[in-house]
Amino acid sequence: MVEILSAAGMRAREAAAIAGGAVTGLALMERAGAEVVAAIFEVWPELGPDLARDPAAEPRRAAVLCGPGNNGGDGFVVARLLHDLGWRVEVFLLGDPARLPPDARRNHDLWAARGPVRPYLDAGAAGAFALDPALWREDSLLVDALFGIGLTRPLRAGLAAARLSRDTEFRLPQGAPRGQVAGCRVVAVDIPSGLCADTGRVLRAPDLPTDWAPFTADLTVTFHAPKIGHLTAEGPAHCGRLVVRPIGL
Ligand SMILES: NC(=O)C1=CN([C@@H]2O[C@H](COP(=O)(O)OP(=O)(O)OC[C@H]3O[C@@H](n4cnc5c(N)ncnc54)[C@H](O)[C@@H]3O)[C@@H](O)[C@H]2O)[C@H](O)CC1
Ligand SMILES: [K+]
Repeated sequence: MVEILSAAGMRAREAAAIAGGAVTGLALMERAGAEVVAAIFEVWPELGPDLARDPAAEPRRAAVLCGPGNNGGDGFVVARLLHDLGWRVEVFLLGDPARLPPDARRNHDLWAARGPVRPYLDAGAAGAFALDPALWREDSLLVDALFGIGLTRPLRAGLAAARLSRDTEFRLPQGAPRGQVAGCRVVAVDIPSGLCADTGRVLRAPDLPTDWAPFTADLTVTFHAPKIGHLTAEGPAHCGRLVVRPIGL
């Protein structure tokens, strides 16, 4: 029987493992990030680790969108691992690094030793992400690590949310393969950002345009067990292929 968890149920599992001394939060985050990367190469073997590729070939590109919590922390791990495999990675942070939780901050700093952390709000304007489809081939990745199971409040129409909807506006014309944003493949870390992990509903505040939607991911990588929100309401439509990976809980 497949176990399906609520956000609280997942937190309880993580807290029990950490409290019991079996593992640290930082180790869980590292495992989560590593499992996202492993799942990417398992689902898309053609993107296989670049170290084996022709060094003269144009490196593969990834844009990683990190949010203000530990979902963002997972994103920093994914960015570091792809970079260390030879990918050209750009990282955008929604929020203030100084306010990141400790494990996410640690992974922010490990990434920052490898490359810049750019303000997410510049993402849509910087031209380096989504705005110039020519920069993004179908073997490029967009990693959504903005919000995970900790999205507790409806998303407001703050610039950040609007930027997220702008990014979704840059999807290829109708009929393009699912999740194609400016030619790249979308990977959601844990759950597409904006979805409630307990209901599968999009958490929109009244001032957020009703047509705002989370990314339609090509691949969603979640940890330990599927969450209710992956399987209900708007969850399935946004998750794309759902892969559940163990993180040793
Ligand atoms: N040990 C662990 O907990 C592990 C967690 N993993 C990953 O962490 C996330 C859960 O992280 P958490 O910090 O609890 O929450 P999120 O990162 O999902 O986001 C919460 C973050 O966002 C803020 N927030 C909530 N609602 C809103 C809103 N409407 N507008 C703006 N900001 C909002 C909130 O204040 C927090 O700052 C989990 O999904 C995993 O990806 C690891 O994978 C394993 C270890
Ligand atoms: K996410």
